[in-house]
Order: sequence, then structure tokens, then C-alpha cells
Amino acid sequence: MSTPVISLKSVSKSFGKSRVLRDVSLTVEPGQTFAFLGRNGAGKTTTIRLLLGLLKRDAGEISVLGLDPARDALTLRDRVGYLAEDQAMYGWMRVEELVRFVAPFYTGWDHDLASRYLREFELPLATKIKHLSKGQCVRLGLVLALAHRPELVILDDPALGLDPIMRKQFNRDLITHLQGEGRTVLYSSHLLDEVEPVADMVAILDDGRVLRQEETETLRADVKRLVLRRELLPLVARVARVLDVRPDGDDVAATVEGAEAALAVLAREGTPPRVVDLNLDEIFEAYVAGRVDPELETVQEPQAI
Ligand SMILES: Nc1ncnc2c1ncn2[C@@H]1O[C@H](COP(=O)(O)OP(=O)(O)OP(=O)(O)O)[C@@H](O)[C@H]1O
Repeated sequence: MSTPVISLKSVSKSFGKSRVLRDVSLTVEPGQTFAFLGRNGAGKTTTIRLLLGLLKRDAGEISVLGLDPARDALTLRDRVGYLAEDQAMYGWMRVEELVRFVAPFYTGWDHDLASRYLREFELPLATKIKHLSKGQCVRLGLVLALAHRPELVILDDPALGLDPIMRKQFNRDLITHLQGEGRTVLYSSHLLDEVEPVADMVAILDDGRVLRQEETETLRADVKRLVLRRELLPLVARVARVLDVRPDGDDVAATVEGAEAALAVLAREGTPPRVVDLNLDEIFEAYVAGRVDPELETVQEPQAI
């Protein structure tokens, strides 16, 4: 087993009385593109700030590239590329001035690569930062995050300020390029259709807790929507976790974790359901906003013990 690039073990963080992260454990392996998913306020940015040593944890262990960010934040800054959600930049500088200003902070700054990204992202070198559009600011932030060829790239909602065409290009070209170079990418987002084609691993964070970390393909195989007669639900709930149930004509559509076991038990009963494959968006929604009857939860209780 290789050493993980990122490891969080039982990490907690509060701001005053508000507990923002509860017992968070995550692992990101070298070369992975890791999608860190959560709704607004779930705790994604707080986790990222802990990884960069910009905040201190209250409890738990964190290792990034083998270092403790609370102690080695400066060393890490040289080895990690970070694009913040709301990147603050010196508005009075021109694009080329800012790039020249930032370069000496990094030992591995690659001037040719910076020029290439500036060209590819069509950034106007002589324009002042304060006159750039939002999308241009994101693209400039990316140049600054990537030109020192970091081993780990952390992108906090990077596609947020980009138009749909730029977003597609971003995913197809940039992430593929980073993957091709073997870089590890942690990509925080709630624009899931953007993440789906590029992520190897997915973690779903909700209200400061990790609900699931799984390889994207495994998650898709494990979580399915089954359309079946309502009276069969308790049977399913005994072998699988029902995340969401909603009416579907005379039947119900149940989104379940553990689809294989559910299908096996329904096959034994001679009542195979209609199976619907789900995209990441639908899986995410089932985990964070799924609704299940209270009576079904009672059936499920023994499973949780
Ligand atoms: N410095 C702070 N002081 C107090 N509360 C904070 C601070 N930073 C974050 N929070 C709170 O912690 C919670 C998690 O915020 P965080 O920014 O980590 O969420 P997020 O998942 O990144 O959300 P978004 O997708 O909206 O950026 C929120 O309720 C937020 O208000």
C-alpha cells in the first residue's frame, strides 16, 4: 500500500459553539482525483483550510504529503496548489505583474508552464486584476495554483465562476492533463455533473460528517433505484439500506445502498424490480436529502447495530 497523500482521522473542528466537522476520516491516494461533495455549509472549505494549515483542528490527526499541516504549513505551500473559492488578489496589479510577483514564493515555479496556461486561458497580460471578469479571475487563480507543478492540487469549487463551455474545457483538458501527469487532485464541488466524468473517488460530506467515501464506479454499482411494490420494502430494508422512497405510479421507487443484496432477496421472492441506474447527482441527493418512512427505519434499525 502506498502512503496516502491526504489522511484525516477522526478530525473535529468547532467555531465557538458551532461544531462544523465531526469525526471526519478521509483518505486520498497518490494520483487520485478525489471529488469532495457537500451542500453549502457542509464543511468542505473548513476541511480544506485544515489541510493547508490555515486553521487548526480541535481533535484528530491530519497528514498531507506526509506532513502535519498544523506544523509544516510553509513547506506544504510549496508542494500544494490551491485554488480558493473566493480568491483574493491584488486588484491594482496587472496580470503579468501578479504572476511575476507570485513566482519567487515557490521553489518549483515553471515560467514556461505559467506562460502556456496564461495563453491557453486567454488571459490579458496587461489588464489590471480588478478589471478581470469573474471567470478570468478563476483562470488566473488556476495559473497561480498550478505553475509550480504541485504534487497535490486542491480546487475549492473551481468551476463556480466559469461559463458552461469553459467548465467543460476545464474538466476535459485541465483535470485530464493533471491526471496524465500523475498529480493528486482534491476537487470540492456541488456541480456534480462536472465532477462525475473525472472523479475516481467520491466522499459525501453532510453537516460536518462523512456519509460515504467510495470509488465512483463502486458507488454507482452499489446505489440503485429499485421500482417495486410497496409491501416488498421491508424485505429490502432487511438486507440493504434504503436512502429514499417516493411513489412511482402504483409502486414505489426506492433508492438503496447495497443494491446487489436487495436484488438477490427480491429474485428469491420471484419479484425482480425495475432497476434504474443513477448518476452522481441523484446518488448525492439520496444521501443528503433522502426521505424514508419512519416505519421502514424501524425495520432497518437492527442493521445499524
Ligand atoms: N471562521 C469561521 N467562523 C465561524 N463559522 C465559520 C467559519 N468558517 C466557516 N464557518 C461555518 O462553518 C460551516 C461550514 O462552512 P464551510 O465554508 O466549511 O462549508 P462549505 O461546505 O465549504 O460550504 P460552501 O459550499 O457554501 O462553500 C458553515 O456553517 C459556516 O458558516
